[in-house]
Amino acid sequence: MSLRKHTEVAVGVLIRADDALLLTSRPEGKPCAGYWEFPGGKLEDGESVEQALRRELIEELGITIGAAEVWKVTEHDYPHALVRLHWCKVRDWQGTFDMREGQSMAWQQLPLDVKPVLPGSLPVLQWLAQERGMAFDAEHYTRHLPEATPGL
Ligand SMILES: Nc1nc2c([nH]c(=O)n2[C@H]2C[C@H](O)[C@@H](COP(=O)(O)OP(=O)(O)OP(=O)(O)O)O2)c(=O)[nH]1
Repeated sequence: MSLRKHTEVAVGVLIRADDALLLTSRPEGKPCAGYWEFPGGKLEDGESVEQALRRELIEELGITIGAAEVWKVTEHDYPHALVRLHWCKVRDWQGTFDMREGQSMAWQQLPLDVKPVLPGSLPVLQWLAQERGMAFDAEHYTRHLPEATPGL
């Protein structure tokens, strides 16, 4: 039995009217810097997933989201943390995107062009592809992974 405590993370799948998805790059100084991910971050004490996601997206992107409900929950065991990811689809937000942590952003259709993507995000890319009647090729995302990535 693993005694590691889960780190709870709220993640937003922002979906534009043309179905494009928002990906952002992980800033320098965080584990897996340079990897692409969906925006979000860790829950603080006493926060709900929706509250944490709203706070993180203001802090990181400068936007305020409307209602967000948890869509899927996944887990991933990284050397740096055992994470439980609470995934919310978000179609409604206000404000102008402002990358406040020096990250990059990219609106992407599936399959994503940006690489590498955090391995903990692959199950969600598979579900999104399924919903769109598209094949999912995990190799598309893993074959160019750096051989030794600190923190992965
Ligand atoms: N935001 C986000 N995190 C993800 C995704 N996939 C995935 O495995 N994770 C993992 C990576 C990290 O271990 C964890 C998120 O933690 P984080 O360090 O980015 O959170 P944070 O912004 O609150 O960080 P900080 O306050 O400690 O700097 O979740 C994803 O698509 N988006």
